[in-house]
Amino acid sequence: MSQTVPQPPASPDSSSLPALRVAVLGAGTVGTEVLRLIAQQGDELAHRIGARLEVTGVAVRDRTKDRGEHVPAALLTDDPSALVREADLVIEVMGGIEPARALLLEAMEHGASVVTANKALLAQDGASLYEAADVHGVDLSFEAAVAGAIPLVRPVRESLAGDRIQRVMGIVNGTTNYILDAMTRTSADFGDALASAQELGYAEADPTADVEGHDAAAKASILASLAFHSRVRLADVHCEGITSVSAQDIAAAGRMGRTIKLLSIVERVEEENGERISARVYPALIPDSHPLASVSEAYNAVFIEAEAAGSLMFYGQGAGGAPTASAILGDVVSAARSRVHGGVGPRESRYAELESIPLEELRSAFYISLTVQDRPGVLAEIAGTLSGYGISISTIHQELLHSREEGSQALAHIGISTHRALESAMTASLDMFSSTATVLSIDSVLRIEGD
Ligand SMILES: NC(=O)C1=CN([C@@H]2O[C@H](COP(=O)(O)OP(=O)(O)OC[C@H]3O[C@@H](n4cnc5c(N)ncnc54)[C@H](O)[C@@H]3O)[C@@H](O)[C@H]2O)C=CC1
Ligand SMILES: N[C@@H](CC=O)C(=O)O
Ligand code: NA
Repeated sequence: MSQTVPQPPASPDSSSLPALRVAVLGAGTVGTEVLRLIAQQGDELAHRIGARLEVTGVAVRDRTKDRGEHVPAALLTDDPSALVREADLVIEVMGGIEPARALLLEAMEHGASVVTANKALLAQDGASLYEAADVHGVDLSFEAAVAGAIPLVRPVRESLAGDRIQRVMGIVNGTTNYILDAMTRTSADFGDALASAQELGYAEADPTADVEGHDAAAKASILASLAFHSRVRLADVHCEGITSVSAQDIAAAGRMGRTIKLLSIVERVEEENGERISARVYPALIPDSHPLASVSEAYNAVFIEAEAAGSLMFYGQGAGGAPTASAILGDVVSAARSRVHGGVGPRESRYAELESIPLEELRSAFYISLTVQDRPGVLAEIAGTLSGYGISISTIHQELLHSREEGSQALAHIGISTHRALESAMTASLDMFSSTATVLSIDSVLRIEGD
């Protein structure tokens, strides 16, 4: 018996709708997916917007390279400047600071709204982009710049604009989460895991930005600026990456019932004379039972605490071509609707201008690991140094590395977790350890979060 397979209804023809000229800058991992979605969903998008998205050109470096069926060679150009001057909407997915910045400014000057995924540029010079959008009355949207497909920029910028956000904490870099997850679950080598994240299209063109935490710091600066209605500069974000996280750290975390994740944290710090804000990125040990501990591969997850809303949780694909293109298309539809129906999206809100608190004034719980001489009194000496700076120990794990033999001293490895202490106190203790013969090396210093 033959069965009729139900077919999706054909999208209504949109050819009678007016056209909006769309310029696409860059046709790499994200750009090709943006073009695929526009090609495959063109009619539906047109009806949602009330106008067709007509791609007038795609700026690339190499016009001879084949980029698949959705990037027709006829649209490729190596003159991005001419392209943006004639556009209603510009989608910037080329990355980097220049020429992206100059092209976006030129586009806005000529009346185009812009959609960008470029967190590095927004964190470095969001001010001039916001200013240009304001002066020229166009939209500047960047949902894809933070946590890929996850709607996060819009909730912070718009849905929570009536609330008071206290804290945003989460995993906002897919590449490093992919690497740490592979190192934790399959004992993968750092370099192999990074190569595979690059192959999957998660990493930045220069993956140093991912592994050194700069990408997560750029996202933290964007989130903090939006959440606290201030301009939080990239330089205000304390940034540590994952390059020094070792297999030993991951094993030690496991013994303690914890997982290492690269966290971005932005929060208000209430003080006697008012409040300041803290923005920081570092790898931290979180309890295995914490919801962020089970975020795997290139997924991202973010918690927001707001005064009236309480706790909110956002989860999804934080990197990759199609997920990022989804966020871009959301912005494109929104900016295109503004064109069709009039009006512009939200402007920059930075009336608060809150100051940033230096890291050394914050309090954190720590995990430190040291290679020490194995002799009586060493533990007491280390505990004494820590307590001298007001740091109290929560757990100690000691392991003999090798026993005393002819011509060599006995060495032990000590892993210490502490209660919350001032960052400056930990820095002073570590300086003290560096200057004693008892401690041969400081192997790791990681924060403990999420308890
Ligand atoms: N790949 C991802 O998962 C995500 C990427 N992003 C951001 O999206 C942007 C693009 O990322 P990808 O597509 O992954 O990068 P990609 O390196 O795969 O693609 C960039 C494209 O832009 C072109 N390009 C670069 N400079 C150019 C220039 N001066 N003139 C003409 N073309 C130029 C390159 O040739 C390449 O085709 C970046 O800002 C990145 O930070 C944001 C979220 C996720
Ligand atoms: N390189 C970034 C891409 C998305 O923003 C990441 O790994 O998260
Ligand atoms: Na997003």
